[in-house]
Amino acid sequence: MSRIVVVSNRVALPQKSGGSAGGLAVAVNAALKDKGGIWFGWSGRVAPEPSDAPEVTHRAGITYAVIDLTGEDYQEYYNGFANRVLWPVLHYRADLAEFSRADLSGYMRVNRMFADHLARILKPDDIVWIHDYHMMPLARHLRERGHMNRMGFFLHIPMPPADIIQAVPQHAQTVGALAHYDLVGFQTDGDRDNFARYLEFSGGRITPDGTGCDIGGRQVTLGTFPVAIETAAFARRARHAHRTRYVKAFRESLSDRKLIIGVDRLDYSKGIPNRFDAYEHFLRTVPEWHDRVSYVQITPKSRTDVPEYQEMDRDVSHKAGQINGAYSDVTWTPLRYVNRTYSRSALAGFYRVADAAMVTPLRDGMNLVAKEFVAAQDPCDPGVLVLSQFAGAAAELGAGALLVNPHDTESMAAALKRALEMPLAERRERHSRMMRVLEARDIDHWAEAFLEALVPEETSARRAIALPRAAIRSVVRLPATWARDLLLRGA
Ligand SMILES: O=P(O)(O)OC[C@H]1O[C@H](O[C@H]2O[C@H](CO)[C@@H](O)[C@H](O)[C@H]2O)[C@H](O)[C@@H](O)[C@@H]1O
Ligand SMILES: O=c1ccn([C@@H]2O[C@H](COP(=O)(O)OP(=O)(O)O)[C@@H](O)[C@H]2O)c(=O)[nH]1
Repeated sequence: MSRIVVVSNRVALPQKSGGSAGGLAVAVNAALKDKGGIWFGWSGRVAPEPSDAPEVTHRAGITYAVIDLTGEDYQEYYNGFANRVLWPVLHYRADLAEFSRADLSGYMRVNRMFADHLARILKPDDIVWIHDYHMMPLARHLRERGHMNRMGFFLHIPMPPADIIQAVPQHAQTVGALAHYDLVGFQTDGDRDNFARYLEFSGGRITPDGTGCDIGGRQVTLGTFPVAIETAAFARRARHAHRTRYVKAFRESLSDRKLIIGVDRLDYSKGIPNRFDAYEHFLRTVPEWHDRVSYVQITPKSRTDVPEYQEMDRDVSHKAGQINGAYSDVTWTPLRYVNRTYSRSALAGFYRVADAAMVTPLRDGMNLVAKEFVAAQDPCDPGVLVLSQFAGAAAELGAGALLVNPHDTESMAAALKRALEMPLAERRERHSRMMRVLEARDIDHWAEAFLEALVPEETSARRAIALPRAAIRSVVRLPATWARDLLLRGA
Protein backbone atom coordinates (compact mmCIF):
# COMPACT_ATOMS: atom_id res chain seq x y z
CA MET A 1 0.00 0.00 0.00
CA SER A 2 1.20 3.55 -0.66
CA ARG A 3 2.94 5.51 2.06
CA ILE A 4 1.49 8.78 3.29
CA VAL A 5 4.08 11.55 3.30
CA VAL A 6 2.96 14.59 5.28
CA VAL A 7 4.82 17.88 4.96
CA SER A 8 4.34 20.93 7.18
CA ASN A 9 6.46 23.68 8.61
CA ARG A 10 5.60 22.75 12.22
CA VAL A 11 6.09 19.12 13.28
CA ALA A 12 4.91 17.72 16.64
CA LEU A 13 8.13 15.90 17.50
CA PRO A 14 7.54 13.07 19.97
CA GLN A 15 10.54 13.86 22.17
CA LYS A 16 9.46 17.47 22.68
CA SER A 17 8.02 17.84 26.16
CA GLY A 18 4.86 19.85 26.86
CA GLY A 19 2.02 20.61 24.49
CA SER A 20 2.49 22.17 21.10
CA ALA A 21 0.59 25.46 21.21
CA GLY A 22 -0.66 25.33 17.64
CA GLY A 23 -3.60 23.55 16.08
CA LEU A 24 -1.87 22.27 12.96
CA ALA A 25 0.63 20.15 14.87
CA VAL A 26 -2.13 18.90 17.20
CA ALA A 27 -4.42 17.90 14.31
CA VAL A 28 -1.81 16.31 12.04
CA ASN A 29 -0.38 14.37 14.96
CA ALA A 30 -3.80 12.97 15.84
CA ALA A 31 -4.53 12.12 12.20
CA LEU A 32 -1.23 10.35 11.58
CA LYS A 33 -1.31 8.41 14.86
CA ASP A 34 -3.60 5.74 13.45
CA LYS A 35 -2.39 5.77 9.88
CA GLY A 36 1.38 5.88 10.23
CA GLY A 37 3.53 7.55 7.60
CA ILE A 38 6.34 10.02 7.18
CA TRP A 39 6.13 13.53 8.61
CA PHE A 40 8.63 15.94 7.12
CA GLY A 41 9.21 19.54 8.21
CA TRP A 42 11.18 22.09 10.20
CA SER A 43 12.81 21.02 13.46
CA GLY A 44 11.97 24.39 15.03
CA ARG A 45 15.73 25.04 15.34
CA VAL A 46 18.05 27.51 13.66
CA ALA A 47 21.61 26.40 12.84
CA PRO A 48 24.45 28.27 11.11
CA GLU A 49 25.07 25.31 8.79
CA PRO A 50 22.12 22.91 8.70
CA SER A 51 22.98 19.31 7.98
CA ASP A 52 22.23 17.95 4.52
CA ALA A 53 20.46 14.95 5.98
CA PRO A 54 17.20 15.29 7.92
CA GLU A 55 17.18 14.16 11.54
CA VAL A 56 15.02 11.05 11.66
CA THR A 57 13.02 9.61 14.58
CA HIS A 58 10.65 6.62 14.45
CA ARG A 59 7.81 6.43 16.95
CA ALA A 60 4.58 4.40 16.90
CA GLY A 61 4.39 3.92 13.13
CA ILE A 62 5.38 7.51 12.26
CA THR A 63 8.77 8.46 10.84
CA TYR A 64 9.59 12.06 11.71
CA ALA A 65 12.18 13.67 9.44
CA VAL A 66 13.10 17.25 10.27
CA ILE A 67 15.61 19.80 9.09
CA ASP A 68 17.08 22.92 10.67
CA LEU A 69 16.89 26.34 9.00
CA THR A 70 19.64 28.94 8.72
CA GLY A 71 19.10 32.27 10.50
CA GLU A 72 18.46 33.88 7.13
CA ASP A 73 15.85 31.25 6.16
CA TYR A 74 14.11 31.63 9.50
CA GLN A 75 14.03 35.39 9.12
CA GLU A 76 12.97 35.64 5.48
CA TYR A 77 10.77 32.57 5.05
CA TYR A 78 9.14 32.09 8.48
CA ASN A 79 9.16 35.53 10.18
CA GLY A 80 9.14 37.34 6.85
CA PHE A 81 7.01 36.23 3.95
CA ALA A 82 4.98 33.52 5.75
CA ASN A 83 4.17 35.47 8.91
CA ARG A 84 4.36 39.12 7.78
CA VAL A 85 2.66 38.78 4.38
CA LEU A 86 0.68 35.56 3.91
CA TRP A 87 -0.58 35.33 7.50
CA PRO A 88 -1.94 38.89 7.78
CA VAL A 89 -3.35 39.08 4.24
CA LEU A 90 -5.10 35.70 4.44
CA HIS A 91 -6.52 36.79 7.83
CA TYR A 92 -8.04 39.85 6.06
CA ARG A 93 -5.34 42.17 7.51
CA ALA A 94 -3.59 43.45 4.39
CA ASP A 95 -2.99 46.66 6.41
CA LEU A 96 -0.48 44.74 8.57
CA ALA A 97 1.47 43.17 5.68
CA GLU A 98 5.15 44.10 5.39
CA PHE A 99 6.50 42.89 2.08
CA SER A 100 10.08 42.71 0.89
CA ARG A 101 11.55 41.01 -2.18
CA ALA A 102 14.23 39.45 0.01
CA ASP A 103 11.55 37.74 2.13
CA LEU A 104 9.72 36.44 -0.94
CA SER A 105 12.94 35.07 -2.36
CA GLY A 106 13.76 33.45 1.02
CA TYR A 107 10.29 31.86 1.02
CA MET A 108 10.80 30.44 -2.47
CA ARG A 109 14.33 29.30 -1.57
CA VAL A 110 13.13 27.34 1.49
CA ASN A 111 10.34 25.75 -0.56
CA ARG A 112 12.89 24.66 -3.17
CA MET A 113 15.10 23.29 -0.40
CA PHE A 114 12.15 21.30 1.01
CA ALA A 115 11.52 19.96 -2.51
CA ASP A 116 15.19 18.88 -2.81
CA HIS A 117 14.99 16.97 0.48
CA LEU A 118 11.68 15.37 -0.43
CA ALA A 119 12.91 14.42 -3.89
CA ARG A 120 15.44 12.12 -2.17
CA ILE A 121 12.84 10.21 -0.16
CA LEU A 122 9.74 10.15 -2.38
CA LYS A 123 8.71 6.91 -4.07
CA PRO A 124 6.50 7.09 -7.17
CA ASP A 125 3.36 5.80 -5.43
CA ASP A 126 3.68 7.88 -2.22
CA ILE A 127 0.67 10.02 -1.40
CA VAL A 128 1.88 13.51 -0.55
CA TRP A 129 -0.17 15.65 1.85
CA ILE A 130 1.18 19.17 2.29
CA HIS A 131 -0.08 21.57 4.95
CA ASP A 132 -0.50 25.29 5.21
CA TYR A 133 0.61 28.63 3.89
CA HIS A 134 4.32 28.06 4.46
CA MET A 135 4.40 25.45 1.68
CA MET A 136 2.10 26.75 -1.06
CA PRO A 137 4.58 26.44 -4.00
CA LEU A 138 5.95 23.04 -2.92
CA ALA A 139 3.93 20.93 -5.38
CA ARG A 140 5.15 23.07 -8.26
CA HIS A 141 8.78 22.54 -7.23
CA LEU A 142 8.22 18.80 -6.85
CA ARG A 143 6.51 18.57 -10.25
CA GLU A 144 9.46 20.43 -11.79
CA ARG A 145 11.67 17.69 -10.34
CA GLY A 146 9.56 15.07 -12.10
CA HIS A 147 7.34 13.87 -9.23
CA MET A 148 3.91 13.01 -10.56
CA ASN A 149 2.56 11.64 -7.25
CA ARG A 150 -0.95 12.45 -6.06
CA MET A 151 -0.44 15.65 -4.07
CA GLY A 152 -2.95 17.28 -1.78
CA PHE A 153 -2.76 20.59 0.08
CA PHE A 154 -4.75 21.61 3.14
CA LEU A 155 -4.98 25.26 4.16
CA HIS A 156 -5.43 25.63 7.95
CA ILE A 157 -6.04 29.37 7.83
CA PRO A 158 -8.77 31.42 6.08
CA MET A 159 -8.83 32.10 2.34
CA PRO A 160 -10.21 35.63 1.82
CA PRO A 161 -12.01 36.96 -1.27
CA ALA A 162 -10.01 37.25 -4.49
CA ASP A 163 -9.40 41.00 -4.28
CA ILE A 164 -7.79 40.56 -0.85
CA ILE A 165 -5.65 37.63 -2.09
CA GLN A 166 -4.43 39.93 -4.83
CA ALA A 167 -2.93 42.18 -2.14
CA VAL A 168 -0.19 39.54 -1.74
CA PRO A 169 2.64 40.84 -3.93
CA GLN A 170 3.49 38.22 -6.58
CA HIS A 171 0.42 36.23 -5.51
CA ALA A 172 0.50 34.12 -8.68
CA GLN A 173 3.82 32.56 -7.56
CA THR A 174 2.54 31.66 -4.10
CA VAL A 175 -1.25 31.42 -3.69
CA GLY A 176 -1.65 30.79 -7.43
CA ALA A 177 0.82 27.90 -7.23
CA LEU A 178 -1.85 25.90 -5.37
CA ALA A 179 -3.12 25.01 -8.85
CA HIS A 180 -0.28 22.45 -9.05
CA TYR A 181 -1.95 20.20 -6.46
CA ASP A 182 -4.50 17.53 -7.35
CA LEU A 183 -6.64 18.50 -4.36
CA VAL A 184 -6.77 21.72 -2.36
CA GLY A 185 -8.72 21.52 0.92
CA PHE A 186 -10.16 24.32 3.04
CA GLN A 187 -11.74 24.67 6.48
CA THR A 188 -15.07 26.11 5.27
CA ASP A 189 -17.16 26.35 2.11
CA GLY A 190 -16.63 30.12 2.17
CA ASP A 191 -12.83 29.67 2.01
CA ARG A 192 -13.21 27.18 -0.84
CA ASP A 193 -15.53 29.44 -2.82
CA ASN A 194 -13.20 32.44 -2.37
CA PHE A 195 -10.34 30.43 -3.83
CA ALA A 196 -12.49 29.20 -6.72
CA ARG A 197 -13.27 32.84 -7.62
CA TYR A 198 -9.56 33.67 -7.42
CA LEU A 199 -8.74 30.81 -9.83
CA GLU A 200 -11.47 32.04 -12.13
CA PHE A 201 -9.92 35.54 -12.18
CA SER A 202 -6.60 33.83 -12.97
CA GLY A 203 -8.08 32.18 -16.08
CA GLY A 204 -9.39 28.91 -14.61
CA ARG A 205 -12.71 27.27 -15.51
CA ILE A 206 -14.73 26.25 -12.44
CA THR A 207 -17.16 23.33 -12.60
CA PRO A 208 -20.83 24.27 -11.98
CA ASP A 209 -20.78 22.72 -8.47
CA GLY A 210 -17.68 24.77 -7.54
CA THR A 211 -15.54 21.77 -6.59
CA GLY A 212 -13.28 21.51 -9.63
CA CYS A 213 -11.14 23.76 -11.76
CA ASP A 214 -9.50 23.36 -15.11
CA ILE A 215 -6.49 25.68 -15.20
CA GLY A 216 -3.40 25.67 -17.39
CA GLY A 217 -4.26 22.17 -18.63
CA ARG A 218 -4.47 20.81 -15.06
CA GLN A 219 -7.49 19.55 -13.13
CA VAL A 220 -7.63 20.71 -9.51
CA THR A 221 -10.27 19.45 -7.08
CA LEU A 222 -11.43 21.86 -4.37
CA GLY A 223 -12.97 20.60 -1.15
CA THR A 224 -14.04 21.52 2.37
CA PHE A 225 -12.62 19.45 5.25
CA PRO A 226 -13.19 21.17 8.60
CA VAL A 227 -10.31 20.14 10.86
CA ALA A 228 -11.42 18.27 13.97
CA ILE A 229 -10.27 16.83 17.30
CA GLU A 230 -10.10 13.35 18.84
CA THR A 231 -13.48 13.96 20.46
CA ALA A 232 -13.86 10.81 22.57
CA ALA A 233 -10.23 10.77 23.68
CA PHE A 234 -10.30 14.46 24.60
CA ALA A 235 -13.50 14.00 26.64
CA ARG A 236 -11.81 11.11 28.50
CA ARG A 237 -8.72 13.22 29.07
CA ALA A 238 -10.88 15.99 30.59
CA ARG A 239 -12.72 13.56 32.92
CA HIS A 240 -9.41 12.24 34.11
CA ALA A 241 -7.68 15.63 34.43
CA HIS A 242 -10.61 16.96 36.46
CA ARG A 243 -9.70 14.56 39.25
CA THR A 244 -5.99 15.43 39.34
CA ARG A 245 -4.46 17.37 42.22
CA TYR A 246 -3.36 20.10 39.86
CA VAL A 247 -6.85 20.85 38.55
CA LYS A 248 -8.34 20.50 42.04
CA ALA A 249 -5.92 23.19 43.25
CA PHE A 250 -6.99 25.40 40.34
CA ARG A 251 -10.66 24.88 41.25
CA GLU A 252 -10.00 25.74 44.86
CA SER A 253 -8.18 28.92 43.84
CA LEU A 254 -11.46 30.16 42.37
CA SER A 255 -13.24 30.00 45.76
CA ASP A 256 -16.70 29.20 44.31
CA ARG A 257 -16.49 31.98 41.75
CA LYS A 258 -17.63 31.23 38.22
CA LEU A 259 -14.86 30.76 35.68
CA ILE A 260 -14.54 32.25 32.20
CA ILE A 261 -11.68 30.79 30.19
CA GLY A 262 -9.79 31.90 27.07
CA VAL A 263 -6.91 29.97 25.45
CA ASP A 264 -5.14 31.48 22.46
CA ARG A 265 -1.64 31.96 21.09
CA LEU A 266 -0.67 35.62 21.44
CA ASP A 267 -1.74 36.55 17.93
CA TYR A 268 -3.58 39.61 16.60
CA SER A 269 -5.98 37.32 14.72
CA LYS A 270 -7.34 36.01 18.03
CA GLY A 271 -8.99 39.30 19.05
CA ILE A 272 -7.72 39.29 22.64
CA PRO A 273 -7.81 43.10 23.12
CA ASN A 274 -11.43 43.22 21.84
CA ARG A 275 -12.31 40.45 24.29
CA PHE A 276 -10.67 42.32 27.17
CA ASP A 277 -12.70 45.40 26.23
CA ALA A 278 -15.87 43.31 26.36
CA TYR A 279 -14.94 41.93 29.79
CA GLU A 280 -14.20 45.44 31.02
CA HIS A 281 -17.60 46.59 29.71
CA PHE A 282 -19.23 43.64 31.48
CA LEU A 283 -17.52 44.52 34.79
CA ARG A 284 -18.45 48.19 34.41
CA THR A 285 -22.10 47.60 33.54
CA VAL A 286 -22.93 44.53 35.64
CA PRO A 287 -21.47 45.25 39.10
CA GLU A 288 -23.48 42.41 40.68
CA TRP A 289 -20.97 40.01 39.12
CA HIS A 290 -18.00 41.64 40.88
CA ASP A 291 -16.15 39.16 43.05
CA ARG A 292 -18.33 36.33 41.69
CA VAL A 293 -16.37 35.62 38.51
CA SER A 294 -12.75 35.08 37.42
CA TYR A 295 -11.56 35.26 33.84
CA VAL A 296 -8.44 33.17 33.13
CA GLN A 297 -6.79 33.98 29.81
CA ILE A 298 -4.02 31.48 28.88
CA THR A 299 -1.88 32.99 26.14
CA PRO A 300 1.46 31.42 25.18
CA LYS A 301 3.69 33.85 23.33
CA SER A 302 3.99 33.19 19.63
CA ARG A 303 6.23 34.36 16.74
CA THR A 304 8.06 36.61 19.16
CA ASP A 305 10.58 37.82 16.55
CA VAL A 306 7.85 39.38 14.40
CA PRO A 307 7.38 43.11 15.24
CA GLU A 308 3.55 43.06 15.00
CA TYR A 309 3.50 40.32 17.65
CA GLN A 310 5.84 42.25 19.96
CA GLU A 311 3.60 45.28 19.70
CA MET A 312 0.51 43.29 20.49
CA ASP A 313 2.27 41.68 23.47
CA ARG A 314 2.73 45.16 24.98
CA ASP A 315 -0.87 46.22 24.22
CA VAL A 316 -2.49 43.14 25.71
CA SER A 317 -0.38 43.22 28.91
CA HIS A 318 -1.23 46.90 29.29
CA LYS A 319 -4.97 46.30 28.95
CA ALA A 320 -4.85 43.38 31.42
CA GLY A 321 -3.09 45.65 33.93
CA GLN A 322 -5.69 48.39 33.44
CA ILE A 323 -8.61 46.03 34.06
CA ASN A 324 -7.07 44.61 37.21
CA GLY A 325 -6.02 48.07 38.39
CA ALA A 326 -9.59 49.34 38.03
CA TYR A 327 -11.61 46.40 39.39
CA SER A 328 -9.45 44.21 41.70
CA ASP A 329 -9.58 44.36 45.42
CA VAL A 330 -7.26 42.70 47.91
CA THR A 331 -9.10 39.36 47.73
CA TRP A 332 -10.22 39.29 44.09
CA THR A 333 -8.34 39.51 40.78
CA PRO A 334 -10.93 39.68 37.98
CA LEU A 335 -8.49 38.75 35.19
CA ARG A 336 -5.61 36.26 35.33
CA TYR A 337 -3.52 36.78 32.25
CA VAL A 338 -1.00 33.95 31.87
CA ASN A 339 1.76 33.80 29.21
CA ARG A 340 2.53 30.10 29.65
CA THR A 341 2.06 26.99 27.56
CA TYR A 342 0.06 24.23 29.28
CA SER A 343 -0.18 20.59 28.29
CA ARG A 344 -3.42 19.67 26.56
CA SER A 345 -4.27 17.45 29.54
CA ALA A 346 -4.04 20.40 31.90
CA LEU A 347 -6.11 22.49 29.48
CA ALA A 348 -8.73 19.72 29.27
CA GLY A 349 -9.09 19.86 33.06
CA PHE A 350 -9.31 23.69 33.07
CA TYR A 351 -11.96 23.67 30.34
CA ARG A 352 -14.08 21.27 32.37
CA VAL A 353 -14.00 23.58 35.38
CA ALA A 354 -15.04 26.59 33.27
CA ASP A 355 -18.58 27.95 33.11
CA ALA A 356 -17.94 29.81 29.86
CA ALA A 357 -15.25 30.01 27.18
CA MET A 358 -14.55 33.15 25.19
CA VAL A 359 -13.34 32.08 21.72
CA THR A 360 -13.64 35.35 19.86
CA PRO A 361 -11.02 35.64 17.09
CA LEU A 362 -11.30 38.43 14.52
CA ARG A 363 -10.58 35.66 11.95
CA ASP A 364 -9.54 32.06 12.44
CA GLY A 365 -9.18 29.14 10.07
CA MET A 366 -10.93 26.81 12.50
CA ASN A 367 -10.00 27.20 16.20
CA LEU A 368 -9.52 23.86 17.88
CA VAL A 369 -9.83 25.39 21.34
CA ALA A 370 -13.56 25.90 20.66
CA LYS A 371 -13.96 22.20 19.87
CA GLU A 372 -11.79 21.04 22.77
CA PHE A 373 -13.78 23.19 25.22
CA VAL A 374 -17.05 21.56 24.13
CA ALA A 375 -15.63 18.02 24.23
CA ALA A 376 -14.23 18.59 27.74
CA GLN A 377 -17.57 19.55 29.34
CA ASP A 378 -19.57 17.47 31.77
CA PRO A 379 -22.76 16.81 29.71
CA CYS A 380 -24.87 17.00 32.90
CA ASP A 381 -23.59 20.48 33.78
CA PRO A 382 -21.85 21.94 30.73
CA GLY A 383 -20.26 25.35 30.28
CA VAL A 384 -21.29 27.73 27.49
CA LEU A 385 -19.23 28.54 24.40
CA VAL A 386 -19.16 32.20 23.32
CA LEU A 387 -17.86 31.98 19.76
CA SER A 388 -16.89 34.51 17.12
CA GLN A 389 -18.90 34.34 13.91
CA PHE A 390 -15.52 34.72 12.14
CA ALA A 391 -13.97 31.48 13.43
CA GLY A 392 -14.14 28.54 11.02
CA ALA A 393 -15.63 26.59 13.95
CA ALA A 394 -18.79 28.75 13.77
CA ALA A 395 -19.92 26.87 10.65
CA GLU A 396 -20.20 23.65 12.69
CA LEU A 397 -20.86 24.87 16.24
CA GLY A 398 -23.11 27.84 15.46
CA ALA A 399 -26.26 25.98 16.49
CA GLY A 400 -25.05 25.47 20.07
CA ALA A 401 -22.67 28.34 20.77
CA LEU A 402 -23.56 31.96 21.50
CA LEU A 403 -22.30 33.53 18.29
CA VAL A 404 -20.84 37.02 18.60
CA ASN A 405 -19.29 39.70 16.44
CA PRO A 406 -15.89 40.37 18.08
CA HIS A 407 -15.99 44.01 16.93
CA ASP A 408 -19.20 44.64 18.93
CA THR A 409 -18.04 45.15 22.52
CA GLU A 410 -21.48 45.61 24.05
CA SER A 411 -22.98 42.50 22.43
CA MET A 412 -19.98 40.44 23.53
CA ALA A 413 -20.42 41.67 27.11
CA ALA A 414 -24.14 40.81 26.90
CA ALA A 415 -23.30 37.31 25.59
CA LEU A 416 -20.93 36.82 28.52
CA LYS A 417 -23.66 37.73 30.99
CA ARG A 418 -26.11 35.44 29.21
CA ALA A 419 -23.58 32.58 29.29
CA LEU A 420 -22.98 32.95 33.03
CA GLU A 421 -26.71 33.13 33.79
CA MET A 422 -27.96 30.51 31.32
CA PRO A 423 -30.38 27.93 32.79
CA LEU A 424 -29.14 24.35 33.01
CA ALA A 425 -31.67 22.94 30.51
CA GLU A 426 -30.56 25.38 27.80
CA ARG A 427 -26.88 24.70 28.50
CA ARG A 428 -27.47 20.97 28.14
CA GLU A 429 -29.44 21.37 24.95
CA ARG A 430 -26.81 23.60 23.34
CA HIS A 431 -23.97 21.35 24.45
CA SER A 432 -25.56 18.18 23.10
CA ARG A 433 -26.15 19.86 19.72
CA MET A 434 -22.44 20.68 19.47
CA MET A 435 -21.29 17.30 20.77
CA ARG A 436 -23.32 15.52 18.10
CA VAL A 437 -21.31 17.36 15.44
CA LEU A 438 -17.96 16.71 17.13
CA GLU A 439 -18.71 13.00 17.56
CA ALA A 440 -19.84 12.55 13.97
CA ARG A 441 -16.88 14.45 12.52
CA ASP A 442 -13.78 13.73 14.58
CA ILE A 443 -10.14 13.80 13.53
CA ASP A 444 -10.26 10.34 11.91
CA HIS A 445 -13.16 11.50 9.77
CA TRP A 446 -11.15 14.58 8.74
CA ALA A 447 -8.11 12.61 7.59
CA GLU A 448 -10.22 9.90 5.92
CA ALA A 449 -12.32 12.44 4.05
CA PHE A 450 -9.27 14.28 2.75
CA LEU A 451 -7.41 11.13 1.69
CA GLU A 452 -10.57 9.67 0.17
CA ALA A 453 -10.89 12.78 -2.01
CA LEU A 454 -7.19 12.65 -2.90
CA VAL A 455 -6.90 8.93 -3.65
CA PRO A 456 -10.35 7.32 -3.66
CA GLU A 457 -9.30 3.73 -4.55
CA GLU A 458 -6.44 3.66 -2.06
CA THR A 459 -8.63 4.84 0.82
CA SER A 460 -11.33 2.25 0.29
CA ALA A 461 -8.63 -0.44 0.08
CA ARG A 462 -7.23 0.77 3.42
CA ARG A 463 -10.68 0.60 4.96
CA ALA A 464 -11.38 -2.87 3.53
CA ILE A 465 -8.28 -4.24 5.18
CA ALA A 466 -8.89 -2.64 8.55
CA LEU A 467 -6.83 -5.37 10.24
CA PRO A 468 -5.42 -5.14 13.74
CA ARG A 469 -2.51 -2.64 13.88
CA ALA A 470 0.14 -5.35 14.25
CA ALA A 471 -1.07 -7.06 11.09
CA ILE A 472 -1.13 -3.75 9.19
CA ARG A 473 2.48 -3.12 10.20
CA SER A 474 3.50 -6.42 8.62
CA VAL A 475 1.91 -5.66 5.24
CA VAL A 476 2.84 -2.03 4.67
CA ARG A 477 5.94 -2.95 2.73
CA LEU A 478 3.95 -4.80 0.06
CA PRO A 479 3.57 -3.14 -3.35
CA ALA A 480 0.85 -0.54 -3.78
CA THR A 481 -1.22 -2.79 -5.99
CA TRP A 482 -1.45 -5.43 -3.30
CA ALA A 483 -4.44 -3.98 -1.44
CA ARG A 484 -6.30 -3.40 -4.69
CA ASP A 485 -5.66 -6.99 -5.82
CA LEU A 486 -6.88 -8.22 -2.47
CA LEU A 487 -10.08 -6.24 -2.90
CA LEU A 488 -10.65 -7.42 -6.47
CA ARG A 489 -10.26 -11.00 -5.33
CA GLY A 490 -12.98 -10.26 -2.78
CA ALA A 491 -10.71 -11.14 0.15
O1 LIG B 1 3.70 27.22 13.95
P1 LIG B 1 3.45 28.55 14.60
O2 LIG B 1 3.93 29.70 13.79
O3 LIG B 1 3.95 28.56 16.02
O4 LIG B 1 1.87 28.75 14.72
C1 LIG B 1 0.98 27.76 15.19
C2 LIG B 1 0.01 27.30 14.12
O5 LIG B 1 -0.94 28.35 13.91
C3 LIG B 1 -1.88 28.18 12.85
O6 LIG B 1 -2.88 27.21 13.17
C4 LIG B 1 -4.02 27.00 12.36
O7 LIG B 1 -4.35 25.63 12.32
C5 LIG B 1 -5.38 25.19 13.21
C6 LIG B 1 -5.67 23.71 12.90
O8 LIG B 1 -6.19 23.55 11.61
C7 LIG B 1 -6.63 26.03 13.06
O9 LIG B 1 -7.62 25.58 13.99
C8 LIG B 1 -6.29 27.49 13.33
O10 LIG B 1 -7.44 28.27 13.08
C9 LIG B 1 -5.15 27.96 12.45
O11 LIG B 1 -4.76 29.26 12.90
C10 LIG B 1 -1.14 27.86 11.56
O12 LIG B 1 -2.06 27.67 10.52
C11 LIG B 1 -0.21 26.68 11.71
O13 LIG B 1 0.54 26.50 10.51
C12 LIG B 1 0.77 26.97 12.84
O14 LIG B 1 1.59 25.84 13.06
O1 LIG C 1 -0.96 26.44 26.35
C1 LIG C 1 -1.46 25.91 25.35
C2 LIG C 1 -2.30 26.62 24.46
C3 LIG C 1 -2.84 25.95 23.37
N1 LIG C 1 -2.54 24.64 23.17
C4 LIG C 1 -3.15 23.91 22.04
O2 LIG C 1 -2.88 24.58 20.82
C5 LIG C 1 -3.95 24.38 19.91
C6 LIG C 1 -4.38 25.71 19.34
O3 LIG C 1 -5.08 25.47 18.18
P1 LIG C 1 -6.13 26.48 17.56
O4 LIG C 1 -6.71 25.82 16.38
O5 LIG C 1 -7.14 26.89 18.59
O6 LIG C 1 -5.32 27.80 17.15
P2 LIG C 1 -3.89 28.04 16.47
O7 LIG C 1 -2.96 28.36 17.60
O8 LIG C 1 -3.50 26.81 15.75
O9 LIG C 1 -4.09 29.23 15.60
C7 LIG C 1 -5.06 23.66 20.67
O10 LIG C 1 -5.06 22.29 20.35
C8 LIG C 1 -4.66 23.89 22.12
O11 LIG C 1 -5.08 22.86 22.99
C9 LIG C 1 -1.71 23.94 24.02
O12 LIG C 1 -1.46 22.75 23.84
N2 LIG C 1 -1.20 24.60 25.10
